[in-house]
Amino acid sequence: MQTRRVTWRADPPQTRQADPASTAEIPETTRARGPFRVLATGRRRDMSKKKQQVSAGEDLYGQTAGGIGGLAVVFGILAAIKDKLGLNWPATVLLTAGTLVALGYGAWQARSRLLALLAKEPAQKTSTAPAQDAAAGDGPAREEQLTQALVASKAIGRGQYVRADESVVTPLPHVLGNRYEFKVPVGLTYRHVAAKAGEVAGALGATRLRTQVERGEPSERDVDMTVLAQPPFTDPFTPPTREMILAHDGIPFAHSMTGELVGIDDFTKGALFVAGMTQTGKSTLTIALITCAYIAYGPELDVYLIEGKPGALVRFEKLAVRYESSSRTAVFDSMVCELLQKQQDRYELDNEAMRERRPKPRHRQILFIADEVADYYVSDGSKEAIKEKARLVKNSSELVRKGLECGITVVMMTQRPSDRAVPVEVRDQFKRRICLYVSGKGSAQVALGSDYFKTESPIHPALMDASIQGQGVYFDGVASKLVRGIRFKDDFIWEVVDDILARKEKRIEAAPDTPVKKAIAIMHERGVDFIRSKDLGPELGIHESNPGKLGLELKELLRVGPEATNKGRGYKLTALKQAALSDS
Ligand SMILES: Nc1ncnc2c1ncn2[C@@H]1O[C@H](COP(=O)(O)OP(=O)(O)OP(=O)(O)O)[C@@H](O)[C@H]1O
Repeated sequence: MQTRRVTWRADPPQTRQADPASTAEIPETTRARGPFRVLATGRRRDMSKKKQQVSAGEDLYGQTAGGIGGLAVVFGILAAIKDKLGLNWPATVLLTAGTLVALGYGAWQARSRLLALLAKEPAQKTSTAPAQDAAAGDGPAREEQLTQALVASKAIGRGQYVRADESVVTPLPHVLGNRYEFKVPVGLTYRHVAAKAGEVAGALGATRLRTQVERGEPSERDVDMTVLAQPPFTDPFTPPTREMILAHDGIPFAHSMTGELVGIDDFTKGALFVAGMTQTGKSTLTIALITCAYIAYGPELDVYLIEGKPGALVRFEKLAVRYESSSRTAVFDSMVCELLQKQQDRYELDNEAMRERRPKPRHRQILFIADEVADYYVSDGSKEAIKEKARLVKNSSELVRKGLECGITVVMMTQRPSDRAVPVEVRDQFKRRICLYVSGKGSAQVALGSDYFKTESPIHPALMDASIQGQGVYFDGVASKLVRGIRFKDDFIWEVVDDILARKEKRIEAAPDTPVKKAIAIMHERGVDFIRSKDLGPELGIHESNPGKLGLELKELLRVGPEATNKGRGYKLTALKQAALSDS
């Protein structure tokens, strides 16, 4: 993206002073100090020399007359005091002088106290020296538009200002608006501006939704502020190409309001909670995340998906290690338990490596995505159901919290961001949250966290235009930004799915010959995607009639156990391929 960087500098004082025609517009303070003062007083001096000589005699006469008048008045006052108090002349003079001195001292004391009180005002208000200097033409030039907006919004103090040589404005491409990069005065940080984002937006003639304030570089004083010329996402951004996704530092899933890619920088650092009313764009955004994750990780990514009924996620059914379309708690619970077991296995492998002084093994990245999770936490209120729910809440919270450490990232979605729908114990484990359009503050707090509105520069999701689907607030635990989920064309998604499928097949083909690979070949020959243990056993040389023993022997040979399905105990092709990939 090519942008033109323009430095906003007020005209340097020299340039302005070189234009005598503008004298009338120069404030009195400026004229009184710089070369303007020389020009003005020079002219006055020539014109008034004669006047000064004529008026000198008149001044002397006037001052003498005034002196005589003053003496007469003082003598009169003293005579009146002497007469009233019946004192002699020396006593009257001494008493009057003493009273005047006492009154003068009292006035001095009162003035000192008043000055001391004023000196205790906040630093923001008292640090006016540089501003006065600048206004007077001695300090660095000020950036007027920003200064006025920041002072009016109380982001900086009255006497403070933004220096012109410390501010840059960059017009955004496609006339989207402007990006302001500037330093706030010493003693303040970008947070002072972020906390007043709405007011600053207003002062610049924009809305809060069109304004984004972030920390700039290199210091806390640096502000990076974007102000859009029109409502965000008025025009859609083009979805990124495969190359752009690979070049992005992380896994993208959305565009920022200026069209940059926004994503999870590292899957190992945060689970994601996505909430928003129905048809607001949760699935579209999540599909973008899965697509980009596959592009970034390739066949190294293991995806587990569950949704109430076959819907948006079914696109990835063939690629997923496990895909379920069920709103039954038991199914969700079984997935959580399976992943907790994986988590436990990975911990043990890590500990073993540690004990043997080997480097920690690299685990395949797991992405677990559950749509409409609220459905899985319902309970009919019976004693048993309450107990089951408590267990599920504990297990799923643990998976979200601890999964990250061993490469398991959880994404949960809900269209019911109400306090009771998804238990708070589970919600609290999510560091990253996205709230698409919701109508109330309560829902926003459920989606983004109860303390969200006390954070740096919160954006109220209800302010978003509900007609722009996919728009949401992304909160990474520290700061929020307005984003819009990427909407990939179906063709692009299918291309990615086919590419990963082909790469997985190649990897399995290239893997060493193992019993798992033999089992896969048998299933391919038979053209089935499920095989019962009792059919697979003899093919692999296990002739055991006891189903329990057969299962155990198969597990030992294949290093993956059979599953109980409605077709009996046996192996799914996807599970075996997964096992083959893990071995490769
Ligand atoms: N970023 C986007 N750009 C354009 N259209 C979008 C975007 N995100 C979502 N949409 C459109 O909005 C509609 C709803 O999207 P989606 O199915 O993702 O919403 P949802 O919140 O998952 O809905 P539900 O909760 O009912 O499952 C779809 O028609 C989708 O194409």
